[in-house]
Amino acid sequence: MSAVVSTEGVGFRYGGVPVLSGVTLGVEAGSMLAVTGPNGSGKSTLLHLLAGVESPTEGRVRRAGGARLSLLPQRTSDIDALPLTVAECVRIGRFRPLRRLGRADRLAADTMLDRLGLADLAGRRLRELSGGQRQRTLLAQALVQDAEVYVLDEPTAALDAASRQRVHELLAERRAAGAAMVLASHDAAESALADELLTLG
Ligand SMILES: Nc1ncnc2c1ncn2[C@@H]1O[C@H](COP(=O)(O)OP(=O)(O)OP(=O)(O)O)[C@@H](O)[C@H]1O
Repeated sequence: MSAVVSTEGVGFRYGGVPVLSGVTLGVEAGSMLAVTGPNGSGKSTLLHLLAGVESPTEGRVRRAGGARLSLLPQRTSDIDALPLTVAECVRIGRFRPLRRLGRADRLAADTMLDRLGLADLAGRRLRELSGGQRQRTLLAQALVQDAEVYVLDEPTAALDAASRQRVHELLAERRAAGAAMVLASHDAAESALADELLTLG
């Protein structure tokens, strides 16, 4: 089977400073790659390259034609300044250009709120959430998207054990439905869920 997302000899520099070099990987439909490594080893940078947020300074990143990608970034403090509720933030995951949200989109968003234990917080503003509630909201926005590839940067870092379990169940369902997954993680138990491990640094 061919990879949904892959890199070939990828390198990246911030200014002149090398952060990544010679990274070659491929993730097939229904499989998961865990990216590990110490702080500053380039995990977030690699995920940004896969998502097209940054372009490599060497090598190439490829995505299968038409494959939609959903990204959960790690640094998202800017979003707190927006006057959004939890429910609105999750529905944004279903937005498509020039198309209104339909019944199926609302249902998907409501189901995701429920699955991540957010239903009671649906009307709350983002800035009024705890760290774990906020993380679950952003995860819900990422996982409610209809994508072939999910790129998740430390998805459960701020979560308690029960929430982490719920997220892992959702990831397993997306994989079983054929999605490719890449996740950055510091947690050995979480990385063990993956088919492949890439250790940076
Ligand atoms: N915008 C930037 N400008 C310059 N250097 C940066 C920038 N963003 C990250 N870096 C540097 O690039 C390196 C890799 O950072 P990155 O965030 O990818 O690491 P990480 O493995 O995800 O770390 P963590 O485990 O702390 O999340 C670090 O040395 C960091 O200081």
